[in-house]
Amino acid sequence: MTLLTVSKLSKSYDGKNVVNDVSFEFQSGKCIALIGPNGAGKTTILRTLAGLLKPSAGMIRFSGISESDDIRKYIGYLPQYPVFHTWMTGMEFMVYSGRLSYLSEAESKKRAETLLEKVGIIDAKNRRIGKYSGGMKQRLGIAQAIIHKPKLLILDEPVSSLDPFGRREVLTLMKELKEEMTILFSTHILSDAEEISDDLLLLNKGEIVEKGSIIDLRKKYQTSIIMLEFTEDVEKYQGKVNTLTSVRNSFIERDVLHVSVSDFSEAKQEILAIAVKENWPLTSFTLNRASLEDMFMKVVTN
Ligand SMILES: Nc1ncnc2c1ncn2[C@@H]1O[C@H](COP(=O)(O)OP(=O)(O)OP(=O)(O)O)[C@@H](O)[C@H]1O
Repeated sequence: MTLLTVSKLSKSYDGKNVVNDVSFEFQSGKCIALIGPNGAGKTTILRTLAGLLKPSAGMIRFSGISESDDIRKYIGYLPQYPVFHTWMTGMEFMVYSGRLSYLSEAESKKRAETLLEKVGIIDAKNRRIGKYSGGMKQRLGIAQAIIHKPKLLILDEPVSSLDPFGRREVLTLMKELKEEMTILFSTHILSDAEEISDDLLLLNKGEIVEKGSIIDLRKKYQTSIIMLEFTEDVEKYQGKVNTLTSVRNSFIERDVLHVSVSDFSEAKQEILAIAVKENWPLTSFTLNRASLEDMFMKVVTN
């Protein structure tokens, strides 16, 4: 079921568009990564979805929620740089957050216990937040963002400021939470997106330049490059390779012939068969797979 539809969303600051005519939708129960380089407009989109910024143009629609309703009730949001009252304990902070979300004192305490347990910091509930590690603070931030049982959890760069240990803690928690709720998170690191999300929205300079499920995008962008080295006449063999049916195209770089193929095993058979038959002066045959990472680098360096 579609949870959120964004149509032609734009946002400008001082007349300058930083999000430009962006449209996408996503399904309930999915984990979606909004990925793009620094300054692409990720935070702006997330803050707009969270109801903290007004769009300059376009429409955001949550299924099953009337337009007059305050969408903030249905959204949990963790900003990129969360601010905590470091003198509070984790428990006090959770109860305070629950009260801000209009939960009663008793309900807030109950939810706080459950969530601190869920995010793995229940043992530190009476410790001051100032004594928490980066990973613990981020887990507390996630717990407060879901205290009111939102339909959608939005996390802005949830792991980018953490050390490797903290990153691992938070990524593991996100993997657990995605089984229970819809999560939209931003990142500029493709491997984090590939590790936990179902779908990708790739943003560059305020525009969505690619979107789809990780599985479909991997298929779409996965090509194999076979690199061939010869003792002589690389141009001559390029001409021969280009006539093979499994070969898409080829180029020569530093005397190495790079051959782009769609089906590696078919191409391997074809190339090796003709090389043996004609006794090509081949000295090396290497496979190099292009991947989502190549697609990402290509898009973001444009
Ligand atoms: N309040 C503001 N006033 C003016 N310009 C802004 C404001 N907030 C953001 N911008 C600009 O809008 C563009 C997009 O910023 P945004 O923070 O949304 O990108 P981002 O993809 O989240 O980047 P990062 O990964 O660095 O956080 C940037 O060029 C930024 O300088």
